[in-house]
Amino acid sequence: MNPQERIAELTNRLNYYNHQYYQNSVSEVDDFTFDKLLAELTSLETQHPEFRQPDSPTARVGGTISKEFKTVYHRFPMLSLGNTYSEEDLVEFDKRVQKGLNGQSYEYICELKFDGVALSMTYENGVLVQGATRGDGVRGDDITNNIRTIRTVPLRIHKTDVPALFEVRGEGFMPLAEFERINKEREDIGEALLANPRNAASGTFKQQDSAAVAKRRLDCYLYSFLSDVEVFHTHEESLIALKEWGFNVSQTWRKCTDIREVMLYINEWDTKRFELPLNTDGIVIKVNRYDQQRDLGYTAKSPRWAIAFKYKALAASTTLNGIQYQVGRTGAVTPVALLTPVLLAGTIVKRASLHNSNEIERLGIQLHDTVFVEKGGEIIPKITGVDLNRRTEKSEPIIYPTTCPACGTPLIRKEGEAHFYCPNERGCPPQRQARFEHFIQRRAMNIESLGEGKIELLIDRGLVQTPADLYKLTTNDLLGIEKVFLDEETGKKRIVSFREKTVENILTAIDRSKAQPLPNVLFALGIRYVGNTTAEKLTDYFGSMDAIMNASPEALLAVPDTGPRIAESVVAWFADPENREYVEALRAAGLQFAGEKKVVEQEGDSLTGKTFLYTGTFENFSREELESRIEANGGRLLSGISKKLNYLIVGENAGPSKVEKARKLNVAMIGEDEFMAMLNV
Ligand SMILES: NC(=O)c1ccc[n+]([C@@H]2O[C@H](COP(=O)([O-])OP(=O)(O)OC[C@H]3O[C@@H](n4cnc5c(N)ncnc54)[C@H](O)[C@@H]3O)[C@@H](O)[C@H]2O)c1
Ligand SMILES: [Zn+2]
Repeated sequence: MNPQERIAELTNRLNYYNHQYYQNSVSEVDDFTFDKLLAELTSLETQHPEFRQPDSPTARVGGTISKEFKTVYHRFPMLSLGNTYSEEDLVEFDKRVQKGLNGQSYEYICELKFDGVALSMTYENGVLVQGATRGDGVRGDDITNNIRTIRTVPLRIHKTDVPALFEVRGEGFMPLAEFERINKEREDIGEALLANPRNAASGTFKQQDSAAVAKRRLDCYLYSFLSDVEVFHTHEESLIALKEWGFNVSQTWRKCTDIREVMLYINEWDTKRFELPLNTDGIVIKVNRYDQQRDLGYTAKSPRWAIAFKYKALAASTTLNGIQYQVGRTGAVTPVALLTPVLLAGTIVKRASLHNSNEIERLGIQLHDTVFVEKGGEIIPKITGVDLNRRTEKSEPIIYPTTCPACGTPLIRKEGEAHFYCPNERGCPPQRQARFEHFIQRRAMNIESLGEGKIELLIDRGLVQTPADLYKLTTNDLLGIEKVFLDEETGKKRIVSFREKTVENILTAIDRSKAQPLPNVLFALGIRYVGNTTAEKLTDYFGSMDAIMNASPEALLAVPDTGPRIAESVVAWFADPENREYVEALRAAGLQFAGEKKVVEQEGDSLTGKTFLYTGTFENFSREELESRIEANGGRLLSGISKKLNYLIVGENAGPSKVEKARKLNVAMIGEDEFMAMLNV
């Protein structure tokens, strides 16, 4: 390939990766690969400027704005950072700084490079008035409502000495613990897992419904202050003040007097960064004095007074000794790689996740291969490749099982899904066990004293077949039973036994669980895609288990935020006679089947027969109020724009794509005032 062709190819490829990364929150290649390709393009463009494409990613910030939010212009452009993976480059950077400052002395501030989404927040008279994404660097998306959900971002600053107008910037991120929590919940109800915390954060910030955003506890570390009037003289002063003003500033930054100290900081955080509550992918080095920053200036894409040093993902190579196939609660089979133990980022790794059979194929790995394991932020490391040079005759293809490793039932694969499933929901031991674990969790029936091996023991002894049997247990059944568990990894023994006190506690907890409200009972059933929130919405709408049980797909679709996937899953679950029997057994046990129908008091019927959808925010109504007013007056809320929609109520910051679609389909668009007029109140 000649340079001209290579430049064209790299431009297209990198623009495509940028689009996937910033618009769709998906990484198709890892950052190191991306950065290497970008560096190659930059160098080719320097050698052959005549072949440079007008849309080259080398001179632009990678993101763009989206149509879903109002566009805002940044008062100061939001740029990228030059980056490097090598210490030599840092020395070069330091030389450029030295030269640029004509021999003046200077200091650096080193910070960790947090891996999330750049955010900008504007404060007027101490009040947060705007929050935006970086977008293309000049314009971003107005996501103020979503940023307001971050608890550590002050909505108002309770200090009097703050400038009348200023902007702060920081990295919005999803803490690792939150990422794990969400994925655990998603796994529990059979939802696809979030790929990594960065993409999860980026996807969350782009959601339209800020109530949904608030449920994911995002956070933000601040790392920059901007204003028209000069308030501080150094970056250091600004970090100290921001902290005092109540902003969340990570206390991991350090002032370094020269590049050698910077290197020490880099080495120190190389592995220590894994102890932080979020993912980091490097460190950022900034010249401390603002006047010196101004002297050094900017390129089209990044400041000349700062650079990012990125850590290469920590990798180790080891052998793949076997694969364990785990069966989850919903029957999904997940392959886990069993490895020769290897030291990685300070911990010994013996297992790595492989996600699904597609992943094994994509990586092209075989048993007994030498594989590369990498540690990202996630708790379980992942296999990222195979060392083909070290493949021996011992290597053999991985034959993905066609039957369930736990119960022998032939596995099935549903269309469009990456996982194979064991369909034997009730008989398959791990599924049965997980069904009990789901049932007893706090957010369901809250009988957590039954955890840690106790359920296994009850199942082993044939004391329970379904969770409904828990309600028949007596002291006699339980007292004195015990089992010795052997931990395969540590070889340690653990005895689970039911002594008098334990039995008493458990029976009390089981009895008390009968008071758990209907949404918890509905969630406890373990219907696929029915998480806590959905269970609450269904209960609010139908008011009783019987109404939900007998609801038609159409009726279910009328429940706010309930789409066809959930509706189908609920209908299919209750259509199964064994499930019905199980539900009846729970009813007989005395569980709460009656709930509170959050009936909308009928105000009138002026909207009868009309369908509505809204976009944006309104002066006189919150989102919930608007929805309940529509229903209270006989109208019906739709979940998307279609020909069936009669009115789109357009508020402030309306989503341009919704408006466009409504226009195309000739849907009537009304404002808040017209809507109020329709209510006749
Ligand atoms: N894997 C992919 O497909 C893909 C695609 C596009 C971009 N990327 C990655 O994203 C990078 C480009 O993104 P970019 O332009 O945002 O550059 P960048 O992420 O390398 O650096 C700029 C960003 O760093 C962040 N940052 C974190 N901590 C900071 C701190 N303490 N001080 C200042 N800024 C801090 C800010 O959000 C800032 O916008 C690429 O280098 C690549 O690694 C990956
Ligand atoms: Zn099975």
